[in-house]
Amino acid sequence: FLFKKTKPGLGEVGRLPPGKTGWPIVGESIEFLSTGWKGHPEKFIFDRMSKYSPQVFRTSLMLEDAAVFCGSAGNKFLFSNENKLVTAWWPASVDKVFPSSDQRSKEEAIKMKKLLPTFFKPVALQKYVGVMDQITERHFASDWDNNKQVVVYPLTKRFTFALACKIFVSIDDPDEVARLVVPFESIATAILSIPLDLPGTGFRRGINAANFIRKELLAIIKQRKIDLAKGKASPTQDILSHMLLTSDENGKFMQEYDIADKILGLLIGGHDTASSACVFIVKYLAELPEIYDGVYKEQMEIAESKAPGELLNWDDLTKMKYSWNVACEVLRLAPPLQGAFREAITDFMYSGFSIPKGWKLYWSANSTHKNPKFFPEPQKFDPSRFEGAGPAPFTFVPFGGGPRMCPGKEYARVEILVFMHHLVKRFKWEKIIPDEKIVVNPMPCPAKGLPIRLYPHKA
Ligand code: HEM
Repeated sequence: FLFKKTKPGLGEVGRLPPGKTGWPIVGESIEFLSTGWKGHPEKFIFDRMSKYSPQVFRTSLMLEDAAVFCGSAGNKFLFSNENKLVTAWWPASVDKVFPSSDQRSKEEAIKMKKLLPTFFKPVALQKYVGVMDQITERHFASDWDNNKQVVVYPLTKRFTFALACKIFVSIDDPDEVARLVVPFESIATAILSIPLDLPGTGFRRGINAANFIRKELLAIIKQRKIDLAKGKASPTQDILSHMLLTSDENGKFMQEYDIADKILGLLIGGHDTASSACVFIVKYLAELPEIYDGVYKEQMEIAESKAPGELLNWDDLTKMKYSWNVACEVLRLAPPLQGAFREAITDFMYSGFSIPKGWKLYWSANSTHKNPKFFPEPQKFDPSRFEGAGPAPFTFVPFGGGPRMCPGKEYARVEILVFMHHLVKRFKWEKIIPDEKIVVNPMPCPAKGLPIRLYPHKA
């Protein structure tokens, strides 16, 4: 359990964090994943926090030596030491599906980091609220209205995907969206599978799907360049135009291949997370009538203040305070991302333990979200936790924190609120399977996709 620093001049000996490394090769990956498959991803974390240390414990995940940093102090440490002591790290499967996430495109990644906040900051997003409202209206009209029952999860996936296609690349045609959505499912599965690139494996299907979508996106990018030059496309119509027209400080533009890859990453990162959040909003509102009533009241006041056909705008969103508190409570109890990895870029000490360079470090939303120390009665659904000053710093982290905090956070907030508006304005509903199991693989979702019975409001 002792770790000898090997670099010349750093001969000190430190104690590694307590914990066990599990089975040869797979380590504790199976236990880590299987608590999620059984619907309790926090169990892996809490069992080890109580057995070894509430601050940090050692394990072995995704074929790597790893340490899990726990509590708000662990989150704060990892979020605040980006590029000082730690850097982002993704499992090998992600690097293989997105080859440009390797060293070759470090420069592009930095460019992307600067570019995204400009597009996703509130002032830029404001002009897309009306478009989001229109797409959401269309989604509910085609997929929900006139149905007595629906299975929610496939619908929320179609919703967030259609919205992303429109806002990121102006793909509007439902047939075109439907053609792209199928390969996307294979990519999402491949990203967190064992990276076995053999014919017939899910991993190979994911790589093929990513290549297919990249080719489609490249064709769209080439056409867009022509349309922009001819004045047939607008420089502000979507994120694609924004990427094509934004140069770095040396006047250099992003390359087509990198733009395709980044949009692919945004489509993947954006739609599965938000669709998981939306399905849990439907679930909790079905289970908690008094919470539903609060959201309904708020949304109807906004709906009734609008002229016929008038679209939602930014001001309306700022009035949806209770609805957003409800959404935050959903994100606390069912965070779409359970956590993420970093890599130690140097040897360092944390909480009295040595962390060797190269170790993979994991922060977990659940180590605070479901911890009674930070959220009393953690299983209780209580949106008032988000009133006033809200939760203590680094305890509520569904979007991460620090320099790598989710750049799509505001976009997600808008799409979730617009979704809630259309949902409660139209329906009340009840779950068809009252005790439907939850599976976390890797996003949480109800095992049968959440079938519900819809009760449209009388006109
Ligand atoms: C409810 C919805 C969402 C949740 C819960 C969520 C959560 C997260 C989290 C926790 C991270 C940080 C991972 C880390 O620490 O390494 C992250 C990163 C990221 N998210 Fe989101 N996200 C959501 C929606 C979106 C959307 C809509 C987009 C795109 C429009 C997006 C794009 C990204 C990207 C590009 C990153 C990587 C940032 C980086 O590595 O610097 N996310 N997201």
